[in-house]
Amino acid sequence: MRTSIATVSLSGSLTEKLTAAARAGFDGVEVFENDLLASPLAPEEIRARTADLGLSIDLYQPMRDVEAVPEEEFARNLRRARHKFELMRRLGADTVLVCSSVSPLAVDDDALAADQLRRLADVAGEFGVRVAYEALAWGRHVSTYDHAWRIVEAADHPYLGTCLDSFHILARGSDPKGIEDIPGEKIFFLQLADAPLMAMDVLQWSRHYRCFPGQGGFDIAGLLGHVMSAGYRGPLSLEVFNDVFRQAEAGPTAVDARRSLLVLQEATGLATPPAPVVPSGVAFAELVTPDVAPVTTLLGALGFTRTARHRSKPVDLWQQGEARVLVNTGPAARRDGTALAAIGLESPDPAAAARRAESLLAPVLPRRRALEDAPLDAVAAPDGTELFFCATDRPELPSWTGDFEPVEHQADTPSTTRIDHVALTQPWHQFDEAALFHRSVLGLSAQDSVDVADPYGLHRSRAVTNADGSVRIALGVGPAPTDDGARAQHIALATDDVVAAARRFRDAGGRLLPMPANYYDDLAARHEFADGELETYRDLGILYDRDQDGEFRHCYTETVGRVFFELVQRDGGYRGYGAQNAPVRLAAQHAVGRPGR
Ligand SMILES: O=C(O)c1ccc(O)c(O)c1
Ligand SMILES: [Mg+2]
Repeated sequence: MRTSIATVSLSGSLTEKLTAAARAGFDGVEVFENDLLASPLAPEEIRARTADLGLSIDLYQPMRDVEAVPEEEFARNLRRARHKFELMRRLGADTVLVCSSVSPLAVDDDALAADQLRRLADVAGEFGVRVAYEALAWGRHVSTYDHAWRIVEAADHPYLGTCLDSFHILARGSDPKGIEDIPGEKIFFLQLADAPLMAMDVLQWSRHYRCFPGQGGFDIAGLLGHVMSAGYRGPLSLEVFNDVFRQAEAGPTAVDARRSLLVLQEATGLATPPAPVVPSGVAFAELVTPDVAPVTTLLGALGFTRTARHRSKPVDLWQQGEARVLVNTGPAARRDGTALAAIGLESPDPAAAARRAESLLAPVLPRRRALEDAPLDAVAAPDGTELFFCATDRPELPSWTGDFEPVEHQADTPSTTRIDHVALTQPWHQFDEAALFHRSVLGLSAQDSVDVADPYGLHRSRAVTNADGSVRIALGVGPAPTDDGARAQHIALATDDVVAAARRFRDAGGRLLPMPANYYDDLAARHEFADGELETYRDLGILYDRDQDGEFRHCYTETVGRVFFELVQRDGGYRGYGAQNAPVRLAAQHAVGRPGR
C-alpha cells in the first residue's frame, strides 16, 4: 500500500520535511497549512518539488470550524473554502481534511452539519476536490468517528467522505469494529498515530504525545485490520504531533516513521518482510579505546584474560567464562574515546538476520571490514552502536573467532560466567525509536518502560530481551553520569556469587562504586538479612532488590570513558534490573570525583 506522512510529523522547513519523507521512502505527504504558509515557495514550486522527489500530495489540511454554523457564518466559510480549493488546484492536491468544529458558534444539529457539508462538497466538486470529514476527539458536537460518518452518510455527496484518525478513535475509547460498517470508498483518508496510554486531556495528549505506531499503547494493527476489512485502499498516512519529533532531525525521524509503518503492515498481513531471526546470545561486546591501559586493567581485575589477538587489526579478545570483550585500539577509538562500539549477537542465521534488518531500513555496514576477515553481517542501531550477527565456533558457518590468533595465557577460574545485559544510553530524542528498532529488527520483546529519579533529571529505561533472557539490552535515556557528559554505557556480567566476584575485583586493585550508608539503613528496614550480610554489602557497595520471583544483588565498577561494568547475581526468577536502586546508583556515579555533591 502507498505510505504517506503529514508534514507536521517532521522537523524543519517544508523543503526539509519533503526531502526527509522522500529519502525515507514515503510515497506521499499530507501538507499542513502552516508549513505551506511559512514556506517561501509558491504552491506551483511546492508541487514541482514534491513531484521531483517522487512524492504525491495526498492531503491538504486542515480546514476548521466549517459546519453546523449560522448561515451568514457558513457563507464566509464557503468563501474561505473556495480560496483553499483554488490553492489546492495549484498544489495538485485533490483531498482536503475538514475537522469537526470546535467553534462556539457551532450548534448541535446533525441535519444542519450534513446540509452544510453537502454544500461544501458541491463547491469542492467544481474544483475536483474531495472533502474528508474527521471527528476531532475534542470536537464541540462531533467527537467520535461513527458520529462523523452518520453526518457524511446523511449528506450523501460523492465529493464528501470521512477521514479516520486512529488517535481520535482510540483516545476516545471508541470500538473500532464499527469501522467495518462504513463502505470502504467513503473512507477518503486514514491517519495513523499511536500514543502512550496516559490519563490526560485528549487535546493536550494529541498535540504533544502522539507517536508512531508500535511506540505507544494503542492497538493500531487491530484498527487497521478493521479499516482494511471495510475496503479502504487509500494511503496509510502517519499524522504525529510530538514535541520531540518537532525538534529532532527530520531525516532519522522519517526513517523511524517508515519503519513503524513497515512493522504495522507486517502485523496486519499487508507486507511480508523477511521474518525476524531472534538472537540466541551475546557473542561479544566491543570496546573501542584510545587509552588501552585503564581498560585492560579494569578487565584484568574483573577476571578477564586476554586470549587472542586479531590477525590484522589492533583488536584483542578478552574472555572470562562465556563472556567475551573485544578491545579495539584502531582508528574508531581515536574518534570517540573509550566507548562500547559494537555488540556481537549470536544468530541462528546471520545472513537472514541481516536481510530482516535491511528490509526494516537498518543501515547495513560493510560485510568485510578487511579483505582477510571472515564476512560478518552488521547493521547500525539508531544510537550508532554496531550490531553484528555472528556465529561463534559453529561448524556450519564461518566463525568470527577465526579472525583471531590465540595468544599464550594462563587459565584462570572465572568469577563471572557471561554477559547478563548491555545497557546503552540513547540520545534524548531517540528513545522510542530505539525500542521499536530493537523489537522489530531483532525480534526482541520490549518490557515496560520504567522512570527513575536521577539527581539531575529523569532516567527512563526499557529493556528488550529474547525469550530465555540470554540477550538483554537495557535502553536508557537521561542525564549522563560520566565525567565529560557523554552518554554512559555499561556491560553487566553475571555471577553466581557477587560477594566473591566483588572481593576478587577489589583485591585485584579494582575500584567499586561506593554507596551511601543511608541506603543500607533503608535496606535493613525493608528486608531481613543474615548476620553480617548487610555489612558485607555496605563494604562492597552491593545493592539489593527482590521481586515476586527472586532476588538481585549487584554492584558497579568505576567508569572509564563512557563505560563501566556491573556485577549481577540473579537468584530465583528475578527478571528486572534493580530499577529500585537506580536513583542511588546514579547519584553515586554523579558524585564520583566531586566530593561535596
Ligand atoms: O490537533 C488538531 O487540531 C488536529 C488537526 C488535524 C488533524 O487531522 C488532527 O488529527 C488534529
Ligand atoms: Mg487527524
